[in-house]
Amino acid sequence: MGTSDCRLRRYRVYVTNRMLRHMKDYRLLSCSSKNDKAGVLQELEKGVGANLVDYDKRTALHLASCEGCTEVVVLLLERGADVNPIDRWGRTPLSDARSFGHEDICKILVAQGGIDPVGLDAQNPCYEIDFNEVDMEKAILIGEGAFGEVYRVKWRGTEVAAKTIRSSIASNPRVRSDFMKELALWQKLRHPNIVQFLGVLKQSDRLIFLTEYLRNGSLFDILRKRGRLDPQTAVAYALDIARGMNYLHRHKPHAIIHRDLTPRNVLQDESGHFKVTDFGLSKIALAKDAGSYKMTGCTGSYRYMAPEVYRRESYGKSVDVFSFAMIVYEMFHGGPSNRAQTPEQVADKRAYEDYRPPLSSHIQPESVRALLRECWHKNPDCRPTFEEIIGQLEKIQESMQYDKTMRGSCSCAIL
Ligand SMILES: Nc1ncnc2c1ncn2[C@@H]1O[C@H](COP(=O)(O)OP(=O)(O)OP(=O)(O)O)[C@@H](O)[C@H]1O
Repeated sequence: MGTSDCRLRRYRVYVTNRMLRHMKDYRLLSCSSKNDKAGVLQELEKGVGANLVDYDKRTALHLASCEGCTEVVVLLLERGADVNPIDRWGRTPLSDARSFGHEDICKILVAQGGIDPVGLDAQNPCYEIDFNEVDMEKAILIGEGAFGEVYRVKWRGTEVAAKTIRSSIASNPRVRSDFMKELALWQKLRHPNIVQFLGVLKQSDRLIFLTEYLRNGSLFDILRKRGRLDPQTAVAYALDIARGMNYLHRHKPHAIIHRDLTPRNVLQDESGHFKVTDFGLSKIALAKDAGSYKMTGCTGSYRYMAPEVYRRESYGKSVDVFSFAMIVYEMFHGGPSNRAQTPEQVADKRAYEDYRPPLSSHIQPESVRALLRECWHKNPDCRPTFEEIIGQLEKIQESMQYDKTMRGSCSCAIL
């Protein structure tokens, strides 16, 4: 049997096992979202826990609150459902009930102590910029991503980036509201290695937001033009990215997970420093099954996707560390490994065969190789934090500078 047959078989066994394990449990979740009170009762009587979660950490109470199933909400609460479970996006059932305007359910949840951490953010609306202050007529197209086109425009005499969101995405009220919440969070962030959010254009029929404009473009463009970087440059760039990511991961009260860290989402300013952009937005691409999300993956982010994300398992901050390792690898190598394979094939091999790029002689010094092995470790708990990565990169940078100085002084002595 060929490798791909083996992989397919292993994947099917994995999916079947997973389905068998969860089939009975999923009935509770699906009945809750369909207002099937009798079905929910049956499942609870069979012993399925009221606080069961799916892979997005969504409970039956989340789904019932989202879909306006008041009777099911009451039943679940009576049967011991936690009123404030937090899903993968930091949302509680009250967040969902509010988003969909189910007032009666909001009252029930609040009376039971329900809180809405996302709603608190939403009370801080995005800074709005008057549409007339931006000359969209003279906008210059600079790129296109999964969400829409990006233009260079002038706002109050300054060049900025205007990111437009496709109407197919922005016209969905839930997606639009989620987008606004992500942007409201983004506008509070300030760090030298994070792209600065400026505001949302008001009086526009489209959803457009402005960020600072980074003249040198993305790391993707830079690697395409320059190929492999010299080790000192690669380490300096890696430090910029790690510092931006550490800031996001250490955000309070909840860490911000990027989920789509790729060379396209790392931009360089005129002074040569890198800034991370588009954090958190990847989750907003709606999956077919309403109410849940999927990673975008469509513009090549599969190449940077951590195995646990590809396998649709629950995941945490360390998925960004995995993506970071792939980016660092590309800086030393001059681009992605396995170019002959599609990004999805690469992600599949990594997820099911534990395949990693070969550490060629270009990747020097040895401490960089060691760091890469740690960062793309198959066990997410064994990957270092960005704080630790920064410490290691600073040491590598120091030793590189020391070696350079020593080489310089040696040649002086010879002369
Ligand atoms: N603030 C910015 N300054 C300068 N160029 C930018 C800026 N934001 C985006 N770009 C350019 O526009 C391109 C498209 O950006 P966008 O963020 O929409 O998509 P992407 O990151 O390439 O892909 P995806 O949406 O799948 O993550 C980028 O690759 C980059 O070249």
